[in-house]
Amino acid sequence: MLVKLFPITCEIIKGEKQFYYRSQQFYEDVPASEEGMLGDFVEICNVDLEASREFLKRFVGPGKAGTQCALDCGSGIGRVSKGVLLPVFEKMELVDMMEHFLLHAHEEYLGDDADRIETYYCYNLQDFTPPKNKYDVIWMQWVACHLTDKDLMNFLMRCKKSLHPNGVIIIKDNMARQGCKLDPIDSSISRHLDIMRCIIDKAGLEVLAVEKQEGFPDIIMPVWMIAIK
Ligand SMILES: C[S@@+](CC[C@H](N)C(=O)[O-])C[C@H]1O[C@@H](n2cnc3c(N)ncnc32)[C@H](O)[C@@H]1O
Repeated sequence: MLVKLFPITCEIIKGEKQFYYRSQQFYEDVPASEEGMLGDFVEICNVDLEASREFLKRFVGPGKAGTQCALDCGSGIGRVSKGVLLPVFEKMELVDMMEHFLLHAHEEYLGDDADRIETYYCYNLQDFTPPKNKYDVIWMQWVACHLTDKDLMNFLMRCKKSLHPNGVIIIKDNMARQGCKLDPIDSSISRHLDIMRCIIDKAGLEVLAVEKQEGFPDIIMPVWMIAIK
């Protein structure tokens, strides 16, 4: 009997190495700018950041997550760090696989706020183990889609160990209207919300809240925010 633990992406991706290689190649040519981070939909930037700030507020404060330190995963140039996280957290860390994005964040994009970035990790998330018991919030925006189901599940398990008590993980990503959808250009996979829930559950975590991003143009795939503890 053949039992596959992660049948959906197994079948769609057809070769993990190629999947990761293609996204590496794709981002090498992406400019270190807001346009680059948003795939030319730069007009959605403010609506996106505003909804994220509102969503984050629900999980931070007395009796909830603290405000000492956050981790921005797949941070790119630090667009989310700058617009959502740095106004709330004292210190931050960024992790992204592309060095030119992190350099731009540090040298230009984050301005004086760069002084509050403790560490920039130039790592693939699938190979990255965040430090233990360190973060109040771990933010993953438009990067869960670049991991296979198995790597995402394992990464979430490692994130769990790196959260403070009351800490939360927030995933914000494109969610397929049904099943899984592979974009072969940037090697990203959009999953239906139920598939995301299943991966989160397998990682031993619990969904605290989900919210759909409103105000994006109809041609963009639905984007959801998921808070996890
Ligand atoms: C669409 S951009 C989003 C950037 C940022 N989160 C934002 O919302 O502005 C995706 C980012 O994920 C990074 N990325 C893609 N795959 C990754 C991986 N396997 N490990 C680490 N970073 C990855 C890319 O380098 C890029 O900076």
